[in-house]
Amino acid sequence: MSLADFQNEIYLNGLGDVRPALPTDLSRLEDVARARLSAEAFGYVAGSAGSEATAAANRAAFDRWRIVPRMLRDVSRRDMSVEVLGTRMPAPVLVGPVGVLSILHPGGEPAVARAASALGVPMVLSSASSFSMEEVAEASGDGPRWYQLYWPKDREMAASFLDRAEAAGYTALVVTLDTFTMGWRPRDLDSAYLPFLRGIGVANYFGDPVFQKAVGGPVTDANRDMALLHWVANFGDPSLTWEDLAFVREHWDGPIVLKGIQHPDDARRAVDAGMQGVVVSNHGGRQVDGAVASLDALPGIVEAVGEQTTVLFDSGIRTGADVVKALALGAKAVLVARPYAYGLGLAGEAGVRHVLRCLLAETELTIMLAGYTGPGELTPDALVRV
Ligand SMILES: Cc1cc2nc3c(=O)[nH]c(=O)nc-3n(C[C@H](O)[C@H](O)[C@H](O)COP(=O)(O)O)c2cc1C
Ligand SMILES: O=C(O)C(=O)c1ccccc1
Repeated sequence: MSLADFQNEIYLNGLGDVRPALPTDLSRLEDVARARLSAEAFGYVAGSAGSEATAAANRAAFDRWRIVPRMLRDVSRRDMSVEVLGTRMPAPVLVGPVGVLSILHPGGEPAVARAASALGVPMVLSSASSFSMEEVAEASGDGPRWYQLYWPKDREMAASFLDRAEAAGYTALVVTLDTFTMGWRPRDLDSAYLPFLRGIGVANYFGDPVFQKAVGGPVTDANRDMALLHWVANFGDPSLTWEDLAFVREHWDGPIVLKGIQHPDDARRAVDAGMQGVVVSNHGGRQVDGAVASLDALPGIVEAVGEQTTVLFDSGIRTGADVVKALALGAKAVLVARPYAYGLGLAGEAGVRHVLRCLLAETELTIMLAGYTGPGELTPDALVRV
């Protein structure tokens, strides 16, 4: 079945006056979520750093590029599938790492894993998940899955995370570099809301043998506060340099991708360090307010390393048109993040499925109606800058 058949299904449901429970314009999900989710959880997900200028810039950058449709090119046979770092996927879209998902829905990351797995869409699981990586792996079953590392200060614990992830069947590693400490996030500061301090998003840590050794045994009510403080002190390591990448290289056999790259020179250094890819990302504007829009950083990075390495993209993906623009500017695939988090918060597993099906269907329709038969045909020629 073509991904775009989802559109027919929705139209045909109209025969019985059955309408989708959530909007099919995924850029509207944030408004629906604002109205229906708890203020704290919504603020945590929707919020960004500082004045949120970079979050706004991420979206504005997409609007400066427009697709130029081409006609009469026989697009009857299409193939949206791609292989990225050894992982086959139905379209160039991955479920990006989002931590603490149980603040949105009790089903948390396992619900996301089931929705993604049912469609064959790879999931990148966050280190800061509310369920352990082993539990999420079980929910994902034989679905493709990658693991995102927040590199803790304690090297022995970092190694333990990597061993566990490999044992649980995660096949590629995404090392996030831009969040060794939390950015200045006024929405959360103003509501004094940090999920971790309430014990959410620490499952991988509290269940880890090395972490437990450090806090004197399994985490119970008696040592819980101490364990949370240990988590805070250990979460990230601001002293890391490019030389340290040898450590992850040594402890991970599969492909490694560096997430948070925004400068072509950093992308070159990733290649020099033996990494297999980069995610051009500014963390959705949640870290450095005033930073360059991620889409504006993409072309220069593709020019610098696009031939040598796998360039992925996130920060601002909301619709199929956004996916097409990022691919045309040289990304091999994109990561979707906030939209599926809203889907989860609004309707659990079914909400995530809705978001992924809409995004995949709209991407295929956009590629097809623009005159292309697959993502590999997209080049900057498909766009015009306005
Ligand atoms: C609530 C929330 C939690 C996130 N948690 C993580 C995380 O644990 N690890 C990570 O690498 N990125 C995390 N991110 C960043 C996303 O992976 C992604 O880079 C960002 O959301 C992209 O911006 P967009 O959602 O606006 O498109 C998080 C983002 C949000 C919104
Ligand atoms: O909130 C975030 O953006 C994020 O990346 C994060 C960091 C630590 C724990 C959970 C999420």
